[in-house]
Amino acid sequence: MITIDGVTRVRGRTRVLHEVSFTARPGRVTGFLGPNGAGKTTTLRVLLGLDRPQGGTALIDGRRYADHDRPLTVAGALLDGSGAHRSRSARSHLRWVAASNGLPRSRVGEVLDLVGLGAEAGKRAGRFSLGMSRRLGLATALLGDPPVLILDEPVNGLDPAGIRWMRTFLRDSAAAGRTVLLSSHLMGELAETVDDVVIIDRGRVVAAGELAEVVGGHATLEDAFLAKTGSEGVSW
Ligand SMILES: Nc1ncnc2c1ncn2[C@@H]1O[C@H](COP(=O)(O)OP(=O)(O)OP(=O)(O)O)[C@@H](O)[C@H]1O
Repeated sequence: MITIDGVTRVRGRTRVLHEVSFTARPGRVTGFLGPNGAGKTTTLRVLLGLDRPQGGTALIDGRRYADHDRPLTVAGALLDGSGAHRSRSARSHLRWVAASNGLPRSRVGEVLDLVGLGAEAGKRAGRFSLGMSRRLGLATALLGDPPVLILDEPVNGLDPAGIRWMRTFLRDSAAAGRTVLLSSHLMGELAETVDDVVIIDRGRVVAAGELAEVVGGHATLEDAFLAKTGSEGVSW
């Protein structure tokens, strides 16, 4: 369970998050949606302890991420890139992360299979396509078998097959009971994947709830967003 309560983040003179509050629940995929620059990445960075808020709390299972004894077993995150050094193979990267977090080496083969990279385990990360890099990042996030997954723009840049694979993976993760929180500026792509939606615009949450509730009487999620924010011509 993810609980974000009144998070405010100021950068220089700009308030980039204004008392952001929402929850993401187990067994559900929650889409954190909004245009470029709305504050999605900043919120996820606060949640992972990479950015310090000026106010409010962002908790995973009741504690800040960094306050958990073994964070990788509580939440797995996929932010920019796979995190692997270009010259390392997928397998050696995962072994290194496992060893440095006290996780069993046997888990490396399991996560490679889970993301469909078993046959590419010996290949250097620098030679991976974007889709493969994304899968390696996911494999890393899954090493600790965490009940919570936090993903920043997981489908951005993927081809249709990659998007379909990611969609199925995220749905299966929620069906297995995980809490899945993902950000995206691609509302159309996500409408088929998410159960719950949180829409953020210029640092403020403008809508939150079950997908059907947020779409309401509008034809699409994007129409609902435009109606709620009154913005036209936003850069998606
Ligand atoms: N390192 C930084 N220094 C100063 N301002 C920043 C920094 N990173 C982000 N911002 C500003 O904070 C605001 C929120 O940015 P953020 O990256 O969280 O948005 P986002 O919703 O993730 O956007 P995108 O979809 O483009 O990734 C933006 O106005 C951005 O310009």
